[in-house]
Amino acid sequence: MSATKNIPRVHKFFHQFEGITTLRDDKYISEWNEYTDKLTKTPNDPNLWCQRALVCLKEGYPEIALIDAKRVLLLCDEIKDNIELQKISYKGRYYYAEALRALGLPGMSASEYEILKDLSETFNKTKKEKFQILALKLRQLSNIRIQVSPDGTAEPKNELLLKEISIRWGFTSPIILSYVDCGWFRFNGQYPWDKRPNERISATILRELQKQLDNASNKKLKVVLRKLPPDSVKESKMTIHLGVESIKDFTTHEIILEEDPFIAGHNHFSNRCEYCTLELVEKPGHPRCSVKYPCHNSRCKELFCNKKCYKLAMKLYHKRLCGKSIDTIIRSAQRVRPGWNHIFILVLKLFALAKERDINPLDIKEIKHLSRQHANSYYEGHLPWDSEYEIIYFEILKLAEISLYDLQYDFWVFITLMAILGVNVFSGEGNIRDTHGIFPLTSLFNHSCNPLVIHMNATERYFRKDLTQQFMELRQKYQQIDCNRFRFTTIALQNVMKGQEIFTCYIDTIDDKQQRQSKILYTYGFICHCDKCEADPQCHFSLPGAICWNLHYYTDNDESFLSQFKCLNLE
Ligand SMILES: C[S@@+](CC[C@H](N)C(=O)[O-])C[C@H]1O[C@@H](n2cnc3c(N)ncnc32)[C@H](O)[C@@H]1O
Repeated sequence: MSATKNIPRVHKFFHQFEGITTLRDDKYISEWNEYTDKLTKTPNDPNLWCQRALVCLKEGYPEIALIDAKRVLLLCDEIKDNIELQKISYKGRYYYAEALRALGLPGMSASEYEILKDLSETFNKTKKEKFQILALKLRQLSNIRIQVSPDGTAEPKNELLLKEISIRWGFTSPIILSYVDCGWFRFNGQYPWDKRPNERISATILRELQKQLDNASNKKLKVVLRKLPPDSVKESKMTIHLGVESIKDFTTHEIILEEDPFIAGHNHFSNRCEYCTLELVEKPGHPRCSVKYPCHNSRCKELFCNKKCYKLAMKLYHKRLCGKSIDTIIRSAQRVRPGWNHIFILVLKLFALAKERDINPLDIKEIKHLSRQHANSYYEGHLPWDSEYEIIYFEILKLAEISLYDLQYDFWVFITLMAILGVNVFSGEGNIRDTHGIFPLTSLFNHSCNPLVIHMNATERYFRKDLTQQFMELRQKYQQIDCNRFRFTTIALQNVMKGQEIFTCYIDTIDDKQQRQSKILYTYGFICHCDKCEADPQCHFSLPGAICWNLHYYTDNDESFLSQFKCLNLE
């Protein structure tokens, strides 16, 4: 990766808070644990949330600080005429502003600092002046901030700007800029207080998974532990992974695994079954759609394809969500990434289900083992931050009737769950963004561009011309037995020997090596070293040359950055 001499890369990654560089050296984690313990006993204490927000800022978790600070503001707002609470509330706002700044949302941060500079005695004159200067700088920065359109296509203005930056700072390969209104936060799939990633490869979980695999594969498959080459998972410490091996020989086209989705969801752009996502129509007669079966609650807008799906949804999550509108989530999700509502809909369902079971969503036994390795390698250990996350998280809690102060459903759980889903959901029927499902066992297969197996289902998503006959038979069989329409079937593409690791392909095999590797790295966070990639003389995909993380960091210590930036011809 080519970094420039002019810009020390490391400087870009760290945020300064009151002279403290947030190095993530776990110095403050014991304090975080202490406050969290106390908060389980007194969840409505704004002072404790305020202290925890500060600790998160110091340790370098602004995304967690942001929500803690928001809790402070909400709790203090309830009792307006208490001077002590007012002071805590001002501090909360300060941490909120600082968290927004660290996340790379200068405009929103400026608004908070503008409010703060006019606030009372809690802050001395020097501090208020500091707020005023900061507000001004952040506002300026927000006005000149680089933005790219949400789908990543560079507009002519951005093209020009990128060229300027490349020349000025000597970058030789492409630069990634954030989405409109997006920032960045560092995340490697695991918060330091979360010990679950170790449990997911424990003997108990493996035994449990094996039992389920025995059932779904008719004792043909075995779950195994795999050590991944460290260079294929650059930003993650989690190098021990799960995978699947054959217990016996298979012949070509043999069915080796059948699985129904644990939870599925659709984008709500068309009428689909809320449980299995099958497309719905008004009248009977359509060969592949079902007639609408409305929810029994006349105030609920959700539809199902039959009573069975309705009952299954009720049993898992629908009872809690029945009759409630998800419009706010859809609206916000559309702003984050148009067309991609499904991750949030799935998170909503998982939160509702966890609340029904009174557990942390990460402890849902069906998904507890899923991998957390995700796309962050592409962004040097960061994920894009969108301000809508805050709104969506609050709305999910509201819809699932979960208190904002209930630590089982804390914000870090939401972030972790989104990362887990990012690499573990499969598209189903319709356009690629229409329907998605979580298949806990099918998710165990690792990737190879030269796969041994392929997924088929009764829809056309995984249809391949050379497998037309198998596909038609499968569709007919599934219609006859009236099983879940999103059932996934994994079949062997060639003869497989007992003891071989079974690989599937996560992407389109017709792409060339660089396209495949870039897609894999971008979505799944690893560099593919499969036989096909290694045998191909085309070079390995290389990471983008530079990523402009939260550009405003430069202003902290580098006044010249802002002026340089301003001189760039944006018109
Ligand atoms: C759907 S999961 C597959 C099961 C996963 N190995 C586990 O431990 O649960 C996808 C994740 O597995 C890892 N993975 C799958 N195939 C891989 C490969 N060929 N090389 C490196 N990592 C791989 C990546 O971290 C990816 O994000």
